[in-house]
Amino acid sequence: MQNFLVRETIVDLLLRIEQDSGFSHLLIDHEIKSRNIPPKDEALMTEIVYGTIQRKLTVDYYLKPFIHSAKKLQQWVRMLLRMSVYQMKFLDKVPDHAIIHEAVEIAKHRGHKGIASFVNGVLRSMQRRGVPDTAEIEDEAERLAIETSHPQWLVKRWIDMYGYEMTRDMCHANLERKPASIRIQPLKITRETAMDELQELGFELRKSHFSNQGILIDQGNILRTRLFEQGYVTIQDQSSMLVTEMLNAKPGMTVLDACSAPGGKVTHTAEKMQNEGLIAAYDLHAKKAKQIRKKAAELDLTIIDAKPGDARKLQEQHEKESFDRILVDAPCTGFGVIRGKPDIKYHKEKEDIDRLARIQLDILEHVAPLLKKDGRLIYSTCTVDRAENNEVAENFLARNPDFHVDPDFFEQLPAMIQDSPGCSEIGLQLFPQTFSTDGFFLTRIKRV
Ligand SMILES: C[S@@+](CC[C@H](N)C(=O)[O-])C[C@H]1O[C@@H](n2cnc3c(N)ncnc32)[C@H](O)[C@@H]1O
Repeated sequence: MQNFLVRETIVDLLLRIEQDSGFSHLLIDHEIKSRNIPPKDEALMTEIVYGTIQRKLTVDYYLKPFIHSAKKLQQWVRMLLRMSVYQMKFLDKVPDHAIIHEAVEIAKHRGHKGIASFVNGVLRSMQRRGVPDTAEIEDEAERLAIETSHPQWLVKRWIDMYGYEMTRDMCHANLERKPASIRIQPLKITRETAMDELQELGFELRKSHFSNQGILIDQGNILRTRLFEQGYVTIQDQSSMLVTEMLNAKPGMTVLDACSAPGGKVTHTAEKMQNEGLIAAYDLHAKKAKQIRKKAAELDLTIIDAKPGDARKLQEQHEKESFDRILVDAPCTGFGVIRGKPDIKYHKEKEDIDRLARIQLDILEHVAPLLKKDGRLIYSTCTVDRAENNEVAENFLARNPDFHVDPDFFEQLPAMIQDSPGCSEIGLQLFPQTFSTDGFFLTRIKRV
């Protein structure tokens, strides 16, 4: 495919992502598959799309002095400029003159000569005069927000919660790539055998310390391997694996996963139970329950009974005190997975945090009566925010005196995590910068 066409496809994608918030990764994957883009272009395209979204606010700051009437700018022209500036400032792969030439060609093809000359003028002026220096921004929260392309309200909120240094490191970590992380299906293959097979294919690998089923991939594409295609391994972040490790479900137990799609943790739990026992898995919509059944089938796991259902109404389906283990991996803002889904940071607002915290507490309150005495419940989210994490758990415990944080939880965490900065009396907050995982919160609650 010609460079020109790849770049024009990127403009289309950026436009759709801007309009259709929250689905960048799904859209990109779908688009690349449906357009039969060759692997060489696929990698570059993915890099430019993700990078442009990831750096959007920084790029807009760079562009500001060169665009006098930003309001009149058509959206596709804005995307074209963003994509070009991203490449000029953050990628070394293509020389500036080639980037500008392609941008001008796209502008001519999609618009007219006038737009082409505008695009040419903006990019050439920027090349000549240089971009504004962020070091001149006096307020440190504002500077950090612009340099790392996060909304200011969020950076300020994180500074209030976790301090400036933690926030700075988290914002920078959100711009980096993390190693791919996979989980072996232990009923089909051992970690050693899987690692041997992948290493023979040229993969660079490490064992995860979070789960004895986890492998980190520093080099290699797992999607194109026999092990992935035949369900010997599945893709999952280490932090998610830790959730199931800490749930500690045993063969023969009865387990509830109240919010289980797309099925990462529930399939891991079935593996831990050696496919013996029963797992009732729910998610809101029938389509999502189907997704879980599909994933379970791919991994040859038969003890998962996946159905649509609202976690807040499960008392209609199940007797009180009927589960040994319950997982509430709650819907959340997702601020812990910004690296993989960068548009999340622009589309969530403070109101979303408050709304979700209410839902999280509501789910916990309705699901907890289903836990047997001496049973364990894990509450987890893939976000970094006290209101959705620590405070939801604290509120739940304050209102339900027969539940408390399991004192064994902390001892059973992997040794390297026990003293990590996010460990508190209420649970564990993983930050993306500490172990290069997603940002995640988890705690284990015991019924007494
Ligand atoms: C963080 S995801 C769960 C991820 C899943 N545990 C995994 O490991 O693959 C949260 C899920 O909760 C579901 N959800 C949201 N509200 C719900 C509710 N009231 N009852 C059940 N599921 C709900 C969402 O559809 C979403 O799939």
